[in-house]
Amino acid sequence: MSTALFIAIDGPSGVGKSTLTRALTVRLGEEGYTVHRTAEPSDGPIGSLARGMTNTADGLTLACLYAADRYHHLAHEIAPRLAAGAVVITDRYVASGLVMQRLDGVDPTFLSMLNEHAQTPDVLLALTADDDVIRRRLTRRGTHNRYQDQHTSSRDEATWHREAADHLAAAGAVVHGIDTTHLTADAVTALAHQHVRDALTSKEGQAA
Ligand SMILES: Nc1ncnc2c1ncn2[C@@H]1O[C@H](COP(=O)(O)OP(=O)(O)O)[C@@H](O)[C@H]1O
Ligand SMILES: Cc1cn([C@H]2C[C@H](O)[C@@H](COP(=O)(O)OP(=O)(O)O)O2)c(=O)[nH]c1=O
Repeated sequence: MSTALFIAIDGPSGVGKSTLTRALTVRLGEEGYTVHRTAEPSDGPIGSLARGMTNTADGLTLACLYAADRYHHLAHEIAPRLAAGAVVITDRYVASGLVMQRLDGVDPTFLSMLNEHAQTPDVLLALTADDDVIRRRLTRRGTHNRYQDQHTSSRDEATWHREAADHLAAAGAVVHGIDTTHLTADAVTALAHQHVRDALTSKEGQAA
């Protein structure tokens, strides 16, 4: 089936974004949709650079690098797939750009401006979980970089993700907050899948 839909999955490190992105991709694929799974930082040259510098560069440098990666990712990977009628699911997108470098002290107005021209996703699945649950999940999985090690920043990260979700809702995204604290990964997938099916049905209705 070819119904273009742009889905962003965002939220704090360890909340379950990658797990959900993978599961949703499988489930929609089984239903016959053409699905493209991707993530930010992207696998492209700017994304690789940003990932490699996350532990060493200052916030302003990272904000610009991650925003540049986002625009490149959109132009070279996301937009062409949407134009071909695919469902595109990205693990992290603008919300991460508005939140993560704020943890490094970058002015949120500057971050909004940097991300202003990034296409708004049709659907944002904004994952949340209680702080202690996120810590446990990160410990079990293992951390990869300094943000995931900073226990003191996780409350700010959660609060700023809520603000970022409001920002994207105002820009036209359909936002679904999913509190994963007491949900298994399968239950999170089932909820997210229902939201995505609703969005696909609405798009298919508009196209008919
Ligand atoms: N709903 C859930 N309940 C319990 N554990 C989960 C849930 N979702 C993900 N996990 C586990 O938590 C850890 C972090 O999940 P991950 O998807 O890597 O998070 P993120 O991509 O948001 O950093 C992984 O070990 C994963 O298996
Ligand atoms: C997209 C994006 C990611 N990042 C960082 C946050 C993460 O620490 C890292 C991605 O690492 P990754 O291991 O993919 O994510 P997670 O923490 O969700 O498991 O990139 C930014 O700092 N700014 C951004 O705009």
